[in-house]
Amino acid sequence: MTTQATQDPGATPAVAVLGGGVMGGTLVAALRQGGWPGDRVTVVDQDATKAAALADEHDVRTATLPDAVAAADVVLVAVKPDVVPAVLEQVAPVLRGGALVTSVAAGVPLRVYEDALPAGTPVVRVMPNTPALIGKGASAIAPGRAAEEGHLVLVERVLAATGLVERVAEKHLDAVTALSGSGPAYAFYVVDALAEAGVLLGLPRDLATRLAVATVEGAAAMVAQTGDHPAVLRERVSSPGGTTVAGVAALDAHAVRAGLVAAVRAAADRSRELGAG
Ligand SMILES: NC(=O)C1=CN([C@@H]2O[C@H](COP(=O)(O)OP(=O)(O)OC[C@H]3O[C@@H](n4cnc5c(N)ncnc54)[C@H](OP(=O)(O)O)[C@@H]3O)[C@@H](O)[C@H]2O)C=CC1
Ligand SMILES: O=C(O)[C@@H]1CCC=N1
Repeated sequence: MTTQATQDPGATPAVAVLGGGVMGGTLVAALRQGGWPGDRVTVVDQDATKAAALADEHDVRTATLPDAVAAADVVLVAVKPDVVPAVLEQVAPVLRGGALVTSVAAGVPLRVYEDALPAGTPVVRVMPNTPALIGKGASAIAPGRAAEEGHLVLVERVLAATGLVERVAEKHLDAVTALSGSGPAYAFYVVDALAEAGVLLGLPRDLATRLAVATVEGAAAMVAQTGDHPAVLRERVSSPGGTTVAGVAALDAHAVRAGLVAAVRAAADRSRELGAG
């Protein structure tokens, strides 16, 4: 770990990650996994010990927020949504001309950044998810008014090791947040419930967990690889009068589909609330 941010216009863009929590740490790890040089990544957290631990773990730099931002070509905001305005107040006076500002904060609209930062600052919102840590993430990115093709390409480069990256219009980001941003939690919930059901029926827990994980992983991969509609693939599992239709009927009786739709709608509503401040 080194403790100073530097500026070198000819090198890989310098990235300052503001917030060394779950998502900031995930993105630092992904940058390094993607081959981003450690001396071109600086992590900042209000808890200097946390930032130093992250810097040690990933062999990146740490610095104060003003020093990190002043040296950055890309500022990546990874603090909680309610902290964003205070962080932007600190960023605005020291931001380099032409630097790109990106943020993973749920809900906070582009206009909040554009109003707080110098006129013409390119801003790109990013909604990643935690499987980015293992290169299996799903992210969507949405450009602000001053963000051009080159800025989106740069964000895609930053996210290169995280997995799928989709470009969307900002109006879709609340839905994206609710579906893929929060989505790993729903998937973990399903895997946990399936494994627990196996244990209820007498399977050893480690076996039940392995079977649940492989089943969910295999089913998702099958949708991706075949391109078939999930309902068609579900029909193929369902022999007439067999076990699967009995299981799916129980899911319907417990309104599981409606529950998942309600979960995504509730998360999107919450994303909009976070954006409203
Ligand atoms: N977790 C996830 O799956 C996802 C999160 N996001 C978004 O990522 C953002 C961060 O979430 P997450 O990583 O989960 O949250 P965390 O609380 O884990 O991380 C936020 C970090 O920022 C630190 N922090 C707070 N204020 C400042 C400041 N002024 N300067 C520097 N650092 C500061 C916090 O310190 P302290 O703990 O002391 O407050 C904490 O370490 C949120 O906006 C969220 O919407 C987006 C997609 C997925
Ligand atoms: O729960 C949250 O608010 C964040 C945003 C998406 C995933 N985690």
